[in-house]
Amino acid sequence: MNMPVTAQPNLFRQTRKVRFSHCDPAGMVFFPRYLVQLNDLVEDWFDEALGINYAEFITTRKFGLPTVKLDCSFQSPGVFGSEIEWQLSVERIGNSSIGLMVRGVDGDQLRFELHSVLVATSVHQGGAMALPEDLRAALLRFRGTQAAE
Ligand SMILES: CC(C)(COP(=O)(O)OP(=O)(O)OC[C@H]1O[C@@H](n2cnc3c(N)ncnc32)[C@H](O)[C@@H]1OP(=O)(O)O)[C@@H](O)C(=O)NCCC(=O)NCCSC(=O)c1cc(O)c2ccccc2c1O
Repeated sequence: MNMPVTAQPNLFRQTRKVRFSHCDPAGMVFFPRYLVQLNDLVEDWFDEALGINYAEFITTRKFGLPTVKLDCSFQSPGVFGSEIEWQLSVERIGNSSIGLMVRGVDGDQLRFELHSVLVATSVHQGGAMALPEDLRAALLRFRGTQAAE
């Protein structure tokens, strides 16, 4: 049975206004602006929900977190002045990779659904690194499936 999105504890949510600077001349979100915001969302999720300072993770602990896969579907246009709730959950936790699903919802309308895979890497050596234990434990709280449409 699908749980309503509002009842799901394993979602990180953030509501963001669609700004003029996000839009094309028709007043609709230009899709690369969603991708920049996706990265911002991941940073905020680390800081605010996972309890891991993202900047320290990169600069002090020397992990990289590049995206190796990104699959995007855009169901309806994001409109200048509207608000979109970003809902993030973890689809898969690998040895070094993290599979994410992110939905953008405006009221009862789905704007987009993104699936991405991030890989923990060593900034020094460049290759994949096992996810550190504190990150792995924190990720477990967000693992789960979101309600299917
Ligand atoms: C990231 C790589 C160095 C990994 O290559 P490597 O050979 O070391 O590792 P594996 O191939 O074994 O993969 C490890 C792990 O990931 C899974 N995986 C790899 N590729 C895919 C894929 N395409 N789809 C799905 N899954 C994939 C694989 O199955 C393994 O899974 P586990 O279950 O074992 O965990 C190398 O792939 C690479 O360098 N890729 C290029 C990355 C890139 O240039 N991306 C473009 C954008 S860069 C970016 O987004 C970025 C964002 C940040 O926020 C950063 C922050 C800090 C530093 C850098 C950042 C950054 O570059």
